[in-house]
Amino acid sequence: MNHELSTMNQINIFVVNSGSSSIKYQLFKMPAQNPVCSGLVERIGLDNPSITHKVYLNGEEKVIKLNPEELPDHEAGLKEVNRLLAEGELAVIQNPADIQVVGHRIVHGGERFTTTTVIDGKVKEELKQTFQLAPLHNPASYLGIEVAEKIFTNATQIGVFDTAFHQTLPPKAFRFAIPNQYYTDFNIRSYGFHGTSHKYVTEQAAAYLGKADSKFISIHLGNGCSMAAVSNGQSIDTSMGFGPLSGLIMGTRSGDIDPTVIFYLVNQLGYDINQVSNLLNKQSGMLGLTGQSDMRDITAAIEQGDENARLAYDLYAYRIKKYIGAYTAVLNGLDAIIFTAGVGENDARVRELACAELDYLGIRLDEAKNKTRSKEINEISAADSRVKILVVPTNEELEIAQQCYAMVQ
Ligand SMILES: Nc1ncnc2c1ncn2[C@@H]1O[C@H](COP(=O)(O)OP(=O)(O)O)[C@@H](O)[C@H]1O
Ligand SMILES: CC(=O)OP(=O)(O)O
Ligand SMILES: [Mg+2]
Repeated sequence: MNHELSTMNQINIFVVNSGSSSIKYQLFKMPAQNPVCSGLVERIGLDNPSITHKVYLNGEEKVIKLNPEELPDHEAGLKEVNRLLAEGELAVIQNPADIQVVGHRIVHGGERFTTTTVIDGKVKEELKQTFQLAPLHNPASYLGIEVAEKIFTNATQIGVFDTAFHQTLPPKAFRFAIPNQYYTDFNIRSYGFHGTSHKYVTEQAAAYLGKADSKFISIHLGNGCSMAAVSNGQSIDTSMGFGPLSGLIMGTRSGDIDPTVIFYLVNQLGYDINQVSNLLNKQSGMLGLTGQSDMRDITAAIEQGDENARLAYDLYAYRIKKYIGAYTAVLNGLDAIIFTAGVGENDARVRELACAELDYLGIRLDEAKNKTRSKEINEISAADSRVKILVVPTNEELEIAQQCYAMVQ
């Protein structure tokens, strides 16, 4: 580790969240937590790639939008980002050496990575063993690490794992009822994901409510969706499992499904196992039900009277509602429900449907408050609701920067 970092009072931490076809990034000055810039590279390897880069200057936000002819891979994407960081009027660094730490979001840590980890050659080799566990995510994170090593040659590379926050799950929540040797020999168990987000939003909610000893249900609804039961800051159950496929209905992933369907697809319809994986990971969820994976398009379709879109919405919200019931039982009480991520923060109708007819559990939404928008924490429960309902904007990148900063101190 770079010893000089610990003696400097301010360091630049660049956080990279690599998806299969996108890269989200943010640059922070730590420990001040000031975001210097942030951005999103979309449609890597596809047609019409784009980069949206935002620079925060004296309380103002300046936006650069680029539509490069092509962005064949993550390397091309991060090179463009590096150019935006270091060149032109809105440059925020002089050269790549100004970045002292690169923090990477890594979705699956498996049994091996249970906490934030400095990445070296050995760690990279071990990361390759996790590709099969999260095929949509971990290969992309690995690529992000390789590219960042080439560009930010001086930086300490650090991995922050989605699975880490769920290390507190008790065995009764993480074990499957299959013969023990599959756990002891092959580490087949539930791991849970979106931990960085569940940790961040539940800590924000605890600070907002002034209540450290609290019982929360955290509902992360992005492209991937998961819920966590969080008791006194510790995750005790979560809806994703061995990989990020089970639980809630997602943009393109099925969520919970009876495994008998898989046997039927293979034995009766002649699917091979890669086709099944592709079907459940990439062609299912809201995409499979409606032809669209983006909730904004699905809302628009409902407004046009599309019955498939309406049914898909009902399925999506009903699954969330069932997990709210399950996790209220798991927690034996409930102080607050937290909605977060792209859909959770923006889609009032999903929140309304998921919380509908739960007054028996003391959960009552205020319809008017639910329709308001805020960049801060928004309390959307009715005045007489025993359980608070909160919309808490997530910030996985800031949480990653904080964990990286703690690591290099
Ligand atoms: N205004 C909005 N209304 C409804 N859904 C939205 C809105 N804005 C974004 N979304 C949804 O958020 C999702 C992306 O969420 P995000 O948390 O960025 O996901 P990820 O990090 O997994 O890419 C998209 O599928 C999109 O449908
Ligand atoms: C774990 C996971 O599903 O991540 P994302 O929502 O970013 O796809
Ligand atoms: Mg996300």
